[in-house]
Amino acid sequence: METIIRTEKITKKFNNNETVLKGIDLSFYLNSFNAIIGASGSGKSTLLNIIAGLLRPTSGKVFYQDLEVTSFSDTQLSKFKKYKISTVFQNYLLLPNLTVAENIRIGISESNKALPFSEITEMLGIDDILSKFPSQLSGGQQQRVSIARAIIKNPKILFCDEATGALDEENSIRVLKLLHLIKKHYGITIIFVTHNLKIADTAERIITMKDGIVHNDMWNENPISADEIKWGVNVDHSRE
Ligand SMILES: Nc1ncnc2c1ncn2[C@@H]1O[C@H](COP(=O)(O)OP(=O)(O)OP(=O)(O)O)[C@@H](O)[C@H]1O
Repeated sequence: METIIRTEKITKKFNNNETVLKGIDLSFYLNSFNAIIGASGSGKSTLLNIIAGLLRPTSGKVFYQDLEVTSFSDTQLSKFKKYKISTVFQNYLLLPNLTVAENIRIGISESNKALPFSEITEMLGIDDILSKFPSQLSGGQQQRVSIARAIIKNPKILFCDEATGALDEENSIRVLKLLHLIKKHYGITIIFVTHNLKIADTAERIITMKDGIVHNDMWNENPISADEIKWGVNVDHSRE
């Protein structure tokens, strides 16, 4: 398995002196679907943001292939964020004054090898809403547009932080199925932070954070398909 990105002894302390990450060593492999779970406050989003180059660690290193991201200059870091990775968050972050098509084209402008526009919009089921504005769309549609914008630039890694967090079950499943399809079709490595253990069960690897450390890291021998998710009453890990 080829490593695409890895961390070495990552720590993070915020101004209030709380040590949120206490030495994280993780390697992520090319073309893999990884879920990061754990109770609220365990450090999942902080870790994701550090690996994605959105936040600097207090100590430790992040390597993208053989390049040390944590020693990049601001220019190198912005190139890394522009060309190598993409992010999808719970709030879709679409530009309200641009149409769906224009929002997606922002992704193309961040790429020198964009994927075919109509292939992506058809795959995500948004080819019939291209001239609409975000305010005219449902949450599920907006999230599919934000995924289209994120992947059309053909990133090596897609970071998702609670990407289905604001969606109902039907739309969560649809988005999740699309993310698995994208991984398979384009070989994009997916790192997905979630509270939802059912969603994590579809991943090939499940990493559990607890109090700033990796509490468990396991390969999921029998990932379930998104179609098979049985939504239970309590899928919120934060309450455990
Ligand atoms: N910018 C910040 N300044 C100060 N403390 C922060 C900051 N960001 C996060 N924290 C703290 O770091 C800890 C971990 O936060 P983080 O968001 O990484 O956890 P999480 O596991 O993703 O939680 P959740 O599932 O609720 O999103 C929390 O105690 C949080 O209050």
